[in-house]
Amino acid sequence: MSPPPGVFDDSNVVQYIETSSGGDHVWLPFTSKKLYTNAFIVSPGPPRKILLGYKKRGFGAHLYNGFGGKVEDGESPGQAALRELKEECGVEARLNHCGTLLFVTTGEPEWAFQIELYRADAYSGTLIESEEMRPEWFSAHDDHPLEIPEIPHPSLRPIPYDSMWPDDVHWLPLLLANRPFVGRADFVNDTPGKYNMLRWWFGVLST
Ligand SMILES: COc1nc(N)nc2c1ncn2[C@H]1C[C@H](O)[C@@H](COP(=O)(O)OP(=O)(O)OP(=O)(O)O)O1
Repeated sequence: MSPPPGVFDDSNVVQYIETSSGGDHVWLPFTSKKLYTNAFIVSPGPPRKILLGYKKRGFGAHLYNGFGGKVEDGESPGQAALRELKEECGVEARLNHCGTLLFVTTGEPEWAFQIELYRADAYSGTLIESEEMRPEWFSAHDDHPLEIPEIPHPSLRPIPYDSMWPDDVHWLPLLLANRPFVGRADFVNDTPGKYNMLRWWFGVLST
């Protein structure tokens, strides 16, 4: 499948390898993008582990995710990622950009979420639970969860893909493998609070 509209518009990347795709719905139209961030801390260990946050309120409530939010006026995505990480779990980190994702939902034909993803191997400060997020460490195996069942570390739960956005299982393994990635997922929101993927495409980059 060729990459979906919107994914390579602002990029000079010339080579990519598709890693997963699916769904047969037409790609949803959108006219503008709203910038968001999402940041993950992956501690090399041992045990290798990833920090996720349980979202207590707002969009994506009751799901685990990285730490992030809207890029405010006058901020770069990198600045917003640092601010959101600090606000949502109290820590600072040297974040590296690792991916860009586009999410479009039926009923929101005007705009798409463009999410800039970041990763860090270490952090400074003390982890705190904020009004928005409750941080929690999970086991971060190198194995691809779609191919090899995860063997949980005795003291850490496996990544809770069943309690995450349905797109995450397609790209979080790429973030864990340190492969720069792009992708898009289109969703239908026909039940309050429930988003199902209509069509998706993810790939890794080689520049
Ligand atoms: C639709 O699929 C998504 N998957 C994943 N993994 N993450 C997503 C998806 N859609 C949105 N997100 C991320 C992007 C952001 O990190 C958060 C949403 O940010 P939020 O609405 O919490 O933004 P804030 O600026 O913090 O908002 P408030 O301060 O107004 O609550 O989810």
